[in-house]
Amino acid sequence: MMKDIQNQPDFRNIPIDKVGIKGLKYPVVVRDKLNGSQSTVAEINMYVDLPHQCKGTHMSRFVELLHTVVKTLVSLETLTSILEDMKASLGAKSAHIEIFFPYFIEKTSPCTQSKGLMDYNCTIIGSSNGRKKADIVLKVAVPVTSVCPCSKEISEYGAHNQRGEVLVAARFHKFIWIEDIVNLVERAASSDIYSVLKRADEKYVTEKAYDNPKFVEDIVRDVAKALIADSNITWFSVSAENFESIHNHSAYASIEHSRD
Ligand SMILES: Nc1nc2c(ncn2[C@@H]2O[C@H](COP(=O)(O)OP(=O)(O)OP(=O)(O)O)[C@@H](O)[C@H]2O)c(=O)[nH]1
Repeated sequence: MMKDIQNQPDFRNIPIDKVGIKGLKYPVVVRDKLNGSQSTVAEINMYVDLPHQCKGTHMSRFVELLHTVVKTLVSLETLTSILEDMKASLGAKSAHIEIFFPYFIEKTSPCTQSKGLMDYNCTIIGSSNGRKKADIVLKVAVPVTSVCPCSKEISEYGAHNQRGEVLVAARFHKFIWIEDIVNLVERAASSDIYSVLKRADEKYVTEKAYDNPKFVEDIVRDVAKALIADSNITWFSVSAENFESIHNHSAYASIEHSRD
């Protein structure tokens, strides 16, 4: 009979906050506003707490549980139930799941209507400690173009411009579409970016960005204004990082806002 080491007692009297599996790659299905659902590949972390008297958690059970829900994993209902199942199956008080995945949106270029897929790095973080309903946070990283207002104002010609990344994290009443967060952020930048741009498109986005200079402060304020206007959002943080083309460092700004 094989000894169950994980089930042995521990006498150091030190509980563990999070123990489990990290970096498990698994195919997942996420909700897609246009097509209903989208299959992608996620990297998943799953943790529970471990009481001081237990030697080890039962790691095989995390993947067993995941495997039973992977087809419908990324929905509020499924996330809530897997967190509950993790606590029940592993005798834990708290459970955490982090799902990192690229989400693809088909974009049409502004002049020639050329189509291509843009990828957006998303994260869903779920945690439950039994006191209240599961806490779910959606994070979306949106790459954008920014043109510097100061550089444009003081230069005889041109203005330094660069790619930037806007990161929005949000809590909500009802699940929010990734597409809506992306659109809202892209409207706040000097210009959004595309995978396919023909010359006519390139001219358009170059001139559009130049006509719409934005500091990192402008971007985070415009995104925050739009998120505050959405009553479904109960909490958010937004940060903008411009990978400055004239410095070897970034410009950065962030805002956190809670409705209650
Ligand atoms: N707790 C713990 N488990 C580990 C560690 N390293 C490997 N393992 C896992 O231990 C697992 C096997 O233990 P359990 O999950 O309890 O397997 P089991 O006892 O056959 O299954 P159950 O009857 O469900 O407990 C393997 O999947 C290993 O990946 C570690 O550092 N800590």
